[in-house]
Amino acid sequence: MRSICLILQRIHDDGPALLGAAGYESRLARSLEWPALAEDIAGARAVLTRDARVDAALMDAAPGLEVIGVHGAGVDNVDLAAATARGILVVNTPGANARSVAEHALALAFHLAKSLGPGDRAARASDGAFKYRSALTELEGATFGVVGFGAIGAATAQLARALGMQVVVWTRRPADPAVAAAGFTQIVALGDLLAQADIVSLHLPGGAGTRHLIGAAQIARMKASALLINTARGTVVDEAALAVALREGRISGAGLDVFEVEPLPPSSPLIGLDNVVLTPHVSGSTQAALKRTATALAGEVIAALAGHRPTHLVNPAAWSARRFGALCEAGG
Ligand SMILES: NC(=O)c1ccc[n+]([C@@H]2O[C@H](COP(=O)([O-])OP(=O)(O)OC[C@H]3O[C@@H](n4cnc5c(N)ncnc54)[C@H](O)[C@@H]3O)[C@@H](O)[C@H]2O)c1
Ligand SMILES: O=C(O)[C@H](O)COP(=O)(O)O
Repeated sequence: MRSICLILQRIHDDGPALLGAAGYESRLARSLEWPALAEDIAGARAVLTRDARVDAALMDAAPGLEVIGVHGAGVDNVDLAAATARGILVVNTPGANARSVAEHALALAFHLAKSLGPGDRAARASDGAFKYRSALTELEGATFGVVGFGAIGAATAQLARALGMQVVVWTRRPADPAVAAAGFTQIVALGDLLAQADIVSLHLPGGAGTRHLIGAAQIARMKASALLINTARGTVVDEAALAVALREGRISGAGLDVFEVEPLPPSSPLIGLDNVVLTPHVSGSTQAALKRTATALAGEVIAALAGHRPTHLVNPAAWSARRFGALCEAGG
């Protein structure tokens, strides 16, 4: 009988095709609700997820689970401590969607700078007066602040530089050699970057370490004309504080692909604001990125199931525990 890889949320067909070619049977979960999910996962050796949560209860419903594969970069939807305690490997696909997310961050900035939403509505409404009451923004020469300089921060910084913007970067590591090697200016204090930038673009993981890194006090440092772009994780921004700042015109606009609760609840104050542009966590969902991410993920899962150390192992302690356990068993 072939080993089962349970795919919680649909990925590009090339991923399951690779798993099949390697001798694994991939199945799409019928539902993310119990008890159907518990039944589907019961015999799985691998589970592949996008943003669906993989917690201890789900792991315990799959006694033969060896690997959790996360489609994408962020792994904040997986209980890493529970996986490690159970010797379950967690793998992801850093970089596979970086270019697409970087393009999306710029697209959100362009949308706001060029008033594409209001302009589109004005054109459809035959509103000829729109052009006389609107002033759009040219981006050349603007200061573009990049917060976090991993794969996506770096890709976004490069695109902004190519557009003629002055790029400044903040990372948690002072004098980050990666920033200097790429020829960007690093700002040591986050507050100083927020005060200087015309556009602030966030590229950090979610989780406790970055929760509400951008709150009311940080937003207060930003220029009244500034734009905030978040394609990272909703939890990085205090969304309630952001909504107040946008409503009161303390900053000019926000472009958001991610939210504290997803999908964005209909009660969110962001929905009623016209100085925001919202997309439903799709910045990594270009055809090219979906194909790269799915094939990269399948490769990681295949390596893990074959007993090889995956390239992008998120919890090395689980690998050590498995190896150590195997050696102990072999040694009697
Ligand atoms: N909207 C989307 O569809 C989408 C797609 C891809 C990634 N993302 C999000 O973007 C994040 C960044 O992706 P990436 O590919 O650039 O990841 P990455 O790992 O290459 O870069 C993350 C950067 O954040 C820094 N960092 C980590 N923890 C930090 C902390 N506590 N404080 C300050 N800096 C910290 C790291 O040093 C690194 O430079 C992902 O973790 C994910 O949450 C969202
Ligand atoms: O962290 C990531 O890479 C993104 O959140 C990926 O999301 P997706 O798998 O739904 O494209």
